[in-house]
Amino acid sequence: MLTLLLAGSTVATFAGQSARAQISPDALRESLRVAPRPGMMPHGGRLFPGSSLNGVPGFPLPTVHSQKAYDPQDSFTAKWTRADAMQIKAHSDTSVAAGQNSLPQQLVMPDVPADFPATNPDVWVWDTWTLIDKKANQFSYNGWEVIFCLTADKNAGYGFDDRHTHARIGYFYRRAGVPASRRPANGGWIYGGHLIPEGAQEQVFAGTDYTITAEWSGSMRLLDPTSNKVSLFYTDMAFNRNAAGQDITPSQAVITQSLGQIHADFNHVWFTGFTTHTPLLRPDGVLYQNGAQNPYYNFRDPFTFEDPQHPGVNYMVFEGNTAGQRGTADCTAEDLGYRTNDPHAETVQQVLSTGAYYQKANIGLAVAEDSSLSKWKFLPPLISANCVNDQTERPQMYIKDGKYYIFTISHRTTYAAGVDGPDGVYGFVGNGIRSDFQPMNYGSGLMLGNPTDLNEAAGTDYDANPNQNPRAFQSYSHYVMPDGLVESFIDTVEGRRGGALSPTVKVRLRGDASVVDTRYGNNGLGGYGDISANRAAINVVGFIQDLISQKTQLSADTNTRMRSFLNASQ
Ligand SMILES: OC[C@H]1O[C@@](CO)(OC[C@@]2(O[C@H]3O[C@H](CO)[C@@H](O)[C@H](O)[C@H]3O)O[C@H](CO)[C@@H](O)[C@@H]2O)[C@@H](O)[C@@H]1O
Repeated sequence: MLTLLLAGSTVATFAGQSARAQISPDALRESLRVAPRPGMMPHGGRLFPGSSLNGVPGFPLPTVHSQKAYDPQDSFTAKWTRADAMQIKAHSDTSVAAGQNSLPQQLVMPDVPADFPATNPDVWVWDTWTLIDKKANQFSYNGWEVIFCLTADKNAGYGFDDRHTHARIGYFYRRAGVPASRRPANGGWIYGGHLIPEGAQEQVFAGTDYTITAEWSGSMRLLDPTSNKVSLFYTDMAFNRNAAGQDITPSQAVITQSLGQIHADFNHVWFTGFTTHTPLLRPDGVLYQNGAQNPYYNFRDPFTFEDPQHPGVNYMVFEGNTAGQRGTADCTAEDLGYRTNDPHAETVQQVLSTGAYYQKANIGLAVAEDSSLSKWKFLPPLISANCVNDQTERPQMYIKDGKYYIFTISHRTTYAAGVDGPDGVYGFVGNGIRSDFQPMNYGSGLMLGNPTDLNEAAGTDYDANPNQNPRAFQSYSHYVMPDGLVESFIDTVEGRRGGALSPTVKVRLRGDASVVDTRYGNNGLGGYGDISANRAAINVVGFIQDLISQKTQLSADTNTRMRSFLNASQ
């Protein structure tokens, strides 16, 4: 019975993956064609439009990035330049009415309905990640899909905008192998509660003056698919506030590891461990800006992976800022990225005069110095965005068809003066972990953005007004999963606050270009929080141990037989 049940769940999960129909190249091409909308720019209807770097009248032409690979230990840092980022606006549609989306339609997150369901009535949900292995395969465990989300308890009185200082990592689970059409509208995720025992995370700040702590984003690694050992990498945050509610010291951000075990029986999933928290990395002020240099520094969101070319060597990407004192006006011609004699090029002096040097995001890299992933060494950043954007958040390394993609999320509000782009996920492609990464789609970097009006006259902000642009902030924190599926959370739709999982969408990737697949789901929108595993971890011994430990509806006889099976298998 047990064997049958386990085998059944395995088959169901794998059958789900292999059931994809074979599709002819012509049909595939047709399925990727995006219907042009009225007012769409000249490239409308083209497949994968971004591969060519054609200039647009009135805009600069960015320098092509070679995608050349370097040793991960090398000091080369690729640049997301101003000329690159300007291609978002260059390729936007100037003919649309004020407040309407002007982004290339192939790169726009489809409209999220305003009557979206809550993921859970008791908690706000935002940044979400999955149970992955060293190759970012996404695992179910003993027949259950599991996700990890930043959550804030509504019942404690926290509003959605209070979430950051009260963030706790929560987990949700649901049975694997059920098609989205047979799940409840909200994805059917069952809330399991907080992952980290009360107070355990605070040990990282023991002996300091910090009074408010929070758990920010990270990733969860299944250390061995045949066991139940998992490693959480996350950001330990600590804040202090004065009586007026303002931060009085720079926040502390520590990239931290905590080990635990996943458990599952017939009825539910639960975790043990996460009692010991090992600080791994604090920004050094040499490669990565720290709080002494900038009270508004960004340092967080670890994601680990193994080097496919050197099995056993593990890296971590994370969000950082270029080291140095805040306000140092030192962006260079390379940061701007213009070609010689481009009539639309800005001079370094012009850019510095706008204050754009306050925005200096980077995507950091560290290498593990031990096999238990508990010691890490900083390496130079993989990509910098000096004078372009201040935040490149939740970076992930995504390896497909021999190409190395870095995906990262960013806000419209964190762009530097003179450059603009939507809230969404940005992509960069190279030929190795460290490369001269080429920003995707027209060289701009944008992969999937909320519908946004980039044609606003100075001093006008249609996107801030939900009556004018109801979806400019509909979704955020996009995370790219196997097969190009993308999950995110709902922020605000038609003025309604979200705090819930967005509908899953799908992007097709080809080289340095991508398109939203409008044939996926309903006009491009899949199920809310449809975050499915593409691999199954079956741990028979752990399953029996968990059944016994939970004394789950087993007769004394079955219990005895399972114990003898367990003894025999050890
Ligand atoms: O909750 C912290 C984690 O969330 C991340 C990614 O979603 O950081 C998001 C960030 O932005 C949010 O807050 C901004 C201010 O409240 C708001 O303008 C924006 O719309 C929100 O998405 O949260 C921090 C703290 O406020 C801000 O610096 C980020 O941009 C992730 O990086 C964190 O781990």
